[in-house]
Formats: sequence, C-alpha cells, structure tokens
Amino acid sequence: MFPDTKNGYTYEDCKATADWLLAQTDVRPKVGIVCGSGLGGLAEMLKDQVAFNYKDIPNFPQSTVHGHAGRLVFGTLKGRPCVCMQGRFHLYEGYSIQKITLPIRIFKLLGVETVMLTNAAGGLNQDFKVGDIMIIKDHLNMPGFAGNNPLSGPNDERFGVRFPCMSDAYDRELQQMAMDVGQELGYGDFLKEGVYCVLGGPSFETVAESRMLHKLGADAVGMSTAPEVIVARHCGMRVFALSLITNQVVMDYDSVEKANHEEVLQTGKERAEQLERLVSTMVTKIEHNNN
Ligand SMILES: O=P(O)(O)O[C@H]1O[C@H](CO)[C@@H](O)[C@H]1O
Ligand code: HPA
Repeated sequence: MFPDTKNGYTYEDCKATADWLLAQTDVRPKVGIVCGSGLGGLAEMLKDQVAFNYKDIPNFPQSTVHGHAGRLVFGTLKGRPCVCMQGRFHLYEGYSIQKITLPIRIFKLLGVETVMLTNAAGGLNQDFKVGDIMIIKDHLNMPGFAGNNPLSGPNDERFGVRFPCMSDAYDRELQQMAMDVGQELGYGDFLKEGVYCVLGGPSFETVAESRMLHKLGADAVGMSTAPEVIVARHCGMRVFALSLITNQVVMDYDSVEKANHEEVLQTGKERAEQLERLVSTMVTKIEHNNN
C-alpha cells in the first residue's frame, strides 16, 4: 500500500487527533521532542510513559525507515511533562510535506511550547568529525526553494500568519543554553554549531552536490527537520535543534568512503547517551508559563 499523500490537514483534523490523545493521558506536555535516525533512546528516558503506536493514532502517518520506531511517547523527563516522537517522517517516504509535519501542529494543540528536534546528518564542514553534535543555528531549505514548503496552500490564521518570519527560527537563548550545558557536561570538544541543509533524499549526495552545498554555507546535510521547524515557528513554538554528525560527506572523487544508513545508525548508538543527556538537562532548565 502506498502511503497516504493527502495534502492538507485542517485545523479540525489536527484538533481531533490532539483531543483523541489528550483523552487518553493526563500528561500535559510543554516540551515536544522529535528523535532523529537511531536517536530514539531519548523517548526511553521518559518516566511514567503512556505510549501510542503511530498506526493507532488518527491521521498519523506510519514510520517506514529503519531506526524510527513509530511511537508517540508521553511522560516526564526529570519531572517535566514531555511528548516524544520516537521516529519522524521524511519526504522520501512518499508522504506530502503537510503530512510529515502534521505531528508538529498536533504538538501545538497538545499545549507544547518548546520543540526540540534531533537528526542524523552528514558533515560538510571540514572541521567537523564523526560524532560531533552540531547545534543548528539556521537552515537551507532546498525543497522550499523549489516550492515544496509545508505552509503552501490555504493559510489558517488559527495556526499562524501567511508570511512567517524565519530569520529567528532557531531560538538563540536555547542555543546558548545548549552551549553552556554542553560545557558543563564536558562535551566542549565535540559540541559545534552550524547551518543545516535539508534535501529531499533518499539518495545521498553526489560529490558535486556536496561541494555546492558547502559553498552555499551549509555545515551539515540531511533529509529532515527544516520543514518541521517552519511549521513549529509558524504556530509560535520555540525551536531548538541538534544534528549528530554521523558521517563525513564525501567531497573528493578519490575517496573510497560511501555514505550508508548503517553507519548513520551506528554513530547514533555511539553518541546517543551524550546527546540524550544534553537534551534532557536542557529540558529541566527551560522555563514555561506554569513551571
Ligand atoms: O533526519 P533523520 O530523521 O535523523 O534521518 C537522517 O538519516 C537518514 C539517512 O541515513 C535520513 O532520513 C536523514 O534525514
Ligand atoms: N546526507 C544526507 N542525509 C544524511 C547524511 C548524509 O550524509 N547522513 C545522515 N543523514
């Protein structure tokens, strides 16, 4: 069966899903977390879990990628109510861009105020090493350049304005907090910051493409995150995002390296614990209206 490629989800569709979820858990999350490839361990840190398989949630897509479990987990992280997507959706799975970002609007309607996203990405910046954690300060939204923006189509003002600003998409205070927390945890040697570039995938980049992206100012490349960030900002949530540099992008015709998903997942395993500690420590420090 092909994935559902329905384009638009109305406010009422999103509300129906959010209400369905809220009826089944007492957790009222302020933080929504999205786990990247091989980084789903963050969800396991949640206490007093109430978890739903994506296939059981009305309107939700299914995870089709290895390393994305396909569960929405509610619970608390050091006492803070959170909801965590253990697995995200990507354009290359065949879903519409509105469908892959639908969970972000559901986060909003659940009461989430801060979205924290993680992803696995290839390093373009020559100073980056495999295992580095990059705090995302900005993005290049390549599908958006070609008109594939999650906000295309009729705008519902209940979510946000027609033309949302993106120059402040990545919350600067949260970036500084990540740097400070990372230093305190002793991660200074592998904590970096940079620009994330999203491509449609699923093929990895050619050498010429990688060189071009590097010249354009990208430090890391992947196949997710930016559409989710656009939707989160459109509806007024704060955004923080991290890339785990899981592989060095091949920039040289003489290289014998070949990008592959197994390496991506393996690096995720090796660095998962530190990434989880960084995000969970930040969750305890983020101030919300009623905590
Ligand atoms: O961005 P996440 O979901 O971490 O996954 C990344 O890893 C996969 C490639 O190995 C691609 O889906 C890429 O986007
Ligand atoms: N390219 C694109 N997406 C990725 C990569 C990469 O090298 N590594 C992990 N996700």
